[in-house]
Amino acid sequence: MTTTATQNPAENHVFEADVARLLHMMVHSLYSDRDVFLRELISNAADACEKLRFEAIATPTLLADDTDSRITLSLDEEKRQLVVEDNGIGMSRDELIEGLGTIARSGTRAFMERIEANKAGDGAQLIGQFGVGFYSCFMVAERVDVASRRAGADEVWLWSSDGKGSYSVGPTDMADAPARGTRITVHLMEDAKTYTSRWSVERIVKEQSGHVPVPITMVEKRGAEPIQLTDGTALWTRSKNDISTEDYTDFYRGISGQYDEPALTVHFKAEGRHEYTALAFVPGSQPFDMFDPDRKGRIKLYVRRVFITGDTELMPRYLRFVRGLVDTPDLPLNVSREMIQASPVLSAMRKGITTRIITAIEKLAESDQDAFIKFWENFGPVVKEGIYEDFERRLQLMALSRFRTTVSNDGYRSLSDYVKDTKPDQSAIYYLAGNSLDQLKASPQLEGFRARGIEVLLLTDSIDSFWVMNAPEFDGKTFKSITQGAADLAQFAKPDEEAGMKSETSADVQRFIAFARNTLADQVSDVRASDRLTESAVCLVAPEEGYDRQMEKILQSAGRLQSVAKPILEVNFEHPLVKGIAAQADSSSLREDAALLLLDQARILDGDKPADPRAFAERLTRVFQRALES
Ligand SMILES: Nc1ncnc2c1ncn2[C@@H]1O[C@H](COP(=O)(O)OP(=O)(O)OP(=O)(O)O)[C@@H](O)[C@H]1O
Repeated sequence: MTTTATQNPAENHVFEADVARLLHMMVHSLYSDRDVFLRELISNAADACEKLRFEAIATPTLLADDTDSRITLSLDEEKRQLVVEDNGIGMSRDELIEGLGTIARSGTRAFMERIEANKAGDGAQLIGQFGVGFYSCFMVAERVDVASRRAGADEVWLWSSDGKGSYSVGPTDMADAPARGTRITVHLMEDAKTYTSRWSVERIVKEQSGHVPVPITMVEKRGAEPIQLTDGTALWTRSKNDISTEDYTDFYRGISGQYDEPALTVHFKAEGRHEYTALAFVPGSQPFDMFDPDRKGRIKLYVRRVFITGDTELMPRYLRFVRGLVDTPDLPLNVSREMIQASPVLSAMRKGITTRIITAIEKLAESDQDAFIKFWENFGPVVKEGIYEDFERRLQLMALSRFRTTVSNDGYRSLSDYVKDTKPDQSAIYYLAGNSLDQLKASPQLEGFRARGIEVLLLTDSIDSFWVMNAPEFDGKTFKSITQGAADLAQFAKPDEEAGMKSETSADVQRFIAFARNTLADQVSDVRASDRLTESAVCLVAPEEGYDRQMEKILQSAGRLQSVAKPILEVNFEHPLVKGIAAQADSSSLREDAALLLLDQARILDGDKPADPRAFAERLTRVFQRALES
C-alpha cells in the first residue's frame, strides 16, 4: 500500500533545545569553512550504503535488483539546488525524527561549549569529530528536504526544515523519493550558489571525499549524462606503492573527521594463520574526547570490504586515539557482535595492529625527535596508561615514555637517559608526582636531591601515580617516590662534603624534635630530622608503607581511601629558624606555636591548607606580636 501526502498531512516538530542551539552556532560561528557540509552529507550517504550492505547479509531481499551502492550529486543552477542521493538503507519516519531532530551523542555539549568559547576558531574542524554532520548543511541552505525510503519498506517520508527551530515530517508520494535510500535536496542560499557549479563541486568532492568507499557520480544539470567523480575503490585494498601521501591524508581525514595531517600511517597486510589488512593512523592532534571515560577505540571492522561495526575492541584503551580500519576474510559476514568479541581472529588482529603501531612509534622516536615529541605531548598521558594496563608491553612502553625532570629544562628525558646519568650506587629512579610542573619544581622535597645532583622525574599526569606504583624495575632500578619514606640521601655526597657524612644533631634539636613529636602526636606519625631539605625548614612525607603523598590525595579526592595515614614531618635542623626555635626553653609558649606553625607551613608547601585556618591565623598573629614587642 502506498501512503500519500493527502492521506496524512505532515506534522510539525520543534527541534530539541540542543539542536536549535547547534544550528544557531553552525550558521553564526562556523561560516568560514562551509564546504564541509558536502563532505558530511556524502559521508552519511556512504554510511547508509554500508549499513544496507550489512543488513542485506541477513536479508538479501533488501537489495532487490539494485545491488551496487552509489551516491549521486545533482546540480540545478536555475533552482539553486544541490541534491545528494544515495541508494542505501534509508530512514523510516521514526528514524528521521531520531536522526535529524535530536542529538544523541554526549560529546555534543562539549563541542558547543568549545565553539562558544571560540577557541582557536577550530569549529569547522570539530564538526566531523563530534558527529553533528547533517546539521552543517544549514550553513548553506535556506531549506533542506530529506525524502527517504527505508530498504524493504513501502512508505516514503519527507522531512523538511529551514533550520530555524522546527521541522516537519510527513508521508510523501513515491514519485518524490528514491526507489530506496535517501534524497537530500539542499535549497541553497543566494550566496551559496557556488555549490551548483560543476567545478566547485568536483573540486570539493575530490579533495574531501575522494576515498569514500562508494562511487560518487555527478549530474551537472537536468538531463545531463552522469559523470563519475570517484570510483569507490577501497584504498586499503590497493598496494602501498600505488598510494600517495595525499591519498592517505585524505582518507585519514575522512575516517577521523579531523583536518590535520596524520602523525603516523600504518598500512599492512598480514598473512599466515590469520589474514587481514589494516590501515591505521595516529592523528596529528588530540581528538577532543580523548579523556572521555566512555570513549571507545575507533577502528572499524570490515569483512571482505563490508563494513561490520565500528564498535569492537581492536585497540587497547591506551591507543584509543588511533583511527583506522581492519578488513579480514577470516570472519563470516554474518558475524554477531558477541562472536566478534570472543573470536580468536579479533585477538590476533588486535595484537598484530598494536605491535605494528608501537613499532611505528618507536621508529619515529629514533628517526625524528621533534615529531616524536609532538606525538608525546599529544598522546603521552594516554600511552602511559599502557604501562599500568598492558603487562606484556609495559617495559616497551616505559622505554618509549618521556619525562620532565629536574634536569630536563624545557626538554624531555627518557628512562634510559635517566639511568645512564645515575650516581654510582643509586639503585632507585626517584620521582615526585603532583598536579603542576611549577608546583613540583618549587617543592621542598626536591632540595636535597638538587643539592646532590640527583635527577628526579617530575610527574604531572594523573595516571603517573598509578603506573609508578606497579612498574617493574627499569634497567635494574626501582621507582621511588621522594615524598614517601626515608630519602637516604646521606649516601650521596653534596658537592661540598663527602658521602656518608652525617651532620650531628644538636641536643637542642633533639629536644625540640621530642617536644614536637609530643605536641603534634595526633596529626603526624613522626617528627624527624631531614636529609632531603637544604633551604626550607620543613616538609611532609608519607610513611614508608602505603601510598605516597600524591597518590593519597588522588585516592582521597576520589573517595577511595577510608583513612589517610598520618604523615611524617621532616625538619631541617640546619635551618636558622629551626635552630632558633630549638634553642628556646621547653617552657616557652613560643615552642608550641612554632611546632604547629611549622606543620601548617609544610602543609601549605604541599599545596594544602592549614588544618585549622583560624587557629593558624591566631598563632601567626601571636608570633608577629611577640616579634614587634621585642
Ligand atoms: N543519507 C542518510 N541515510 C540514512 N540515514 C541517514 C542519512 N543521513 C543521516 N542519517 C541518519 O541521521 C543520523 C544523524 O546524522 P549526522 O550526520 O548528524 O550524525 P552521524 O552521521 O551519526 O555522526 P558522524 O558524523 O559521527 O558519523 C545518522 O546517524 C543516521 O542515522
